[in-house]
Amino acid sequence: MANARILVSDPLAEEGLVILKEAFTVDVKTDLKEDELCGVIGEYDALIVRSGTEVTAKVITAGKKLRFIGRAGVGVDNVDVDAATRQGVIVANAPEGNTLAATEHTMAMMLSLARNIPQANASLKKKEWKRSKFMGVELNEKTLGIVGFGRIGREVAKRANAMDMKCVAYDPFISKERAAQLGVRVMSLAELFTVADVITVHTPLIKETKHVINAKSIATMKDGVRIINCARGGIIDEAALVDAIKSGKVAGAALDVFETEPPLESPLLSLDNVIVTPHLGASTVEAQKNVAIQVAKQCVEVLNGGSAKYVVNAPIVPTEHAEVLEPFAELAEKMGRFAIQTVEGRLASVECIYGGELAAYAGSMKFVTRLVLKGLLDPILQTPVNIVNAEFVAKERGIAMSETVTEEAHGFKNLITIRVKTDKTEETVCGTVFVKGRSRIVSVDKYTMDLIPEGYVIVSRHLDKPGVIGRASTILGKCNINIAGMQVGRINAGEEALMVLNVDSEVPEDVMKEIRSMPGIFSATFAKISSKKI
Ligand SMILES: NC(=O)c1ccc[n+]([C@@H]2O[C@H](COP(=O)([O-])OP(=O)(O)OC[C@H]3O[C@@H](n4cnc5c(N)ncnc54)[C@H](O)[C@@H]3O)[C@@H](O)[C@H]2O)c1
Ligand SMILES: O=C(O)[C@H](O)COP(=O)(O)O
Repeated sequence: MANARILVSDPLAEEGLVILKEAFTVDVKTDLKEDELCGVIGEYDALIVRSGTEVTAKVITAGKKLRFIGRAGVGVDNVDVDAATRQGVIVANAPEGNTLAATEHTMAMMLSLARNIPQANASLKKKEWKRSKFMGVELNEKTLGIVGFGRIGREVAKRANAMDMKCVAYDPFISKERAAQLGVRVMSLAELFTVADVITVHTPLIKETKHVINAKSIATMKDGVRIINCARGGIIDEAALVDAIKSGKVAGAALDVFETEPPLESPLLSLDNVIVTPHLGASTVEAQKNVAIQVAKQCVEVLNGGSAKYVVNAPIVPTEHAEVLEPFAELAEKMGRFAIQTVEGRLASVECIYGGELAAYAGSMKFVTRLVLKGLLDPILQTPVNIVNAEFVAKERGIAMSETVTEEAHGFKNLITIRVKTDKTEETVCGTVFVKGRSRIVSVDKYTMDLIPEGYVIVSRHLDKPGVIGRASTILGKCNINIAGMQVGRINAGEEALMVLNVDSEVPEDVMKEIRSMPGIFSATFAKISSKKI
């Protein structure tokens, strides 16, 4: 996409900007209000943000050309991912680049909180020498409760363990064994609240984590507990925290993130035992370089027609599966394109069955199914359909989907079967990949084929008797349409047969009509199996 334009609406490290500018035209416009962003976004193919830009549904709708939204960081709670998905816009983040920066910030906050460092620093700079006022506590042997044991939670645990703290964690998606390897005991959230001396949260802000620290949960905590939030504002109910600090139940809090940012009106700012930083968790030279490069590379890939590594609104495929599944995904999309053009009626359901060696990749086949859907829907809809919105578009149109994985491959090493039902009929197409770059459609309904899924094809159902194929060829010859290959399948001689002709050019509708009107032809359709939109 040679003329693509990218808008960067938050500060991005130079290393990322260089990558973007080498490939495309880049504008950096920061501090835009929603309306200002809506006013300009229509000109851009991609938008790169950090946490400072709210990418609302309104912005996304105004971004008529948008194909990619990149978040140079982890949290995508400032992006309306559902709106992007509906519009087929890829949303990707850079989840690994700032892990250590946020971890080290958490450790700095925890130590500062224990030893009153910010308060003591401010006091001395006011020319005071108050040693007893800033008596601290040791972290050694204290219990650290980690809520959310992902990338940052785990790195925090490693460092806290090195300081001889006892680490316990709550995360519904982590196994006890995995945590135990890091010397961390997994427990329920309720138990964690009762045993921890210090609690640090490292989850995303989602429905389940909103206000997880609230008046009720604080009441169950140890008296004098200390609380840290370097994850997302909103995980802690700030009003409840203010009350608990004022009452002395909570001895102190260290906050890098807030329910409203900047939190200039927040009562938290006037409490002595609350220490705060202005969302600095990811603000290190190293982290900013990492996330900027990660997101810029993904943006360039996507705008050049490739895929992004950390897409948050498409099925996640482990890297080792992605390479193996690539030719299957390509075949699946072509099979979808073939099926939709050769079947009659309104699409009602699609069944995808993955057989043989594909059974080993069961967890990743959703990715291939999305490409089947893309192949089926993209040729018939005005809205662009892609891997991001394919499932959404199908659901919106009431098209039922199912996906099955089986060891059975009917004599092939691998087999993709797609069964398409419409309001009028049903068609089953099977395909296989022999070696990378060599795939075939091996059957259409009950007829065996060896069809290269490429270019232009005519699919006809006809009576198996002498002269029918010859007459169809004559019509094409007369119109200067070259036949590159031919497949004929039949079950019993003299009955219905299926013919698939690979032709070198498009077949005009009047020529198709002439073929359909021939005696002995029951139906004939023309299909393009290229990956371009039809
Ligand atoms: N302050 C900053 O500048 C800064 C910098 C980086 C990351 N962050 C934020 O830190 C948070 C964690 O980042 P990460 O990179 O570790 O993410 P991650 O995805 O690696 O980890 C998040 C963990 O939370 C767990 N989780 C999900 N729902 C949960 C629930 N209901 N209860 C408990 N745990 C739950 C997940 O299973 C996962 O293990 C994110 O909110 C991110 O946006 C903030
Ligand atoms: O989720 C993140 O990556 C952090 O909150 C960092 O946000 P920032 O990019 O605005 O510093």
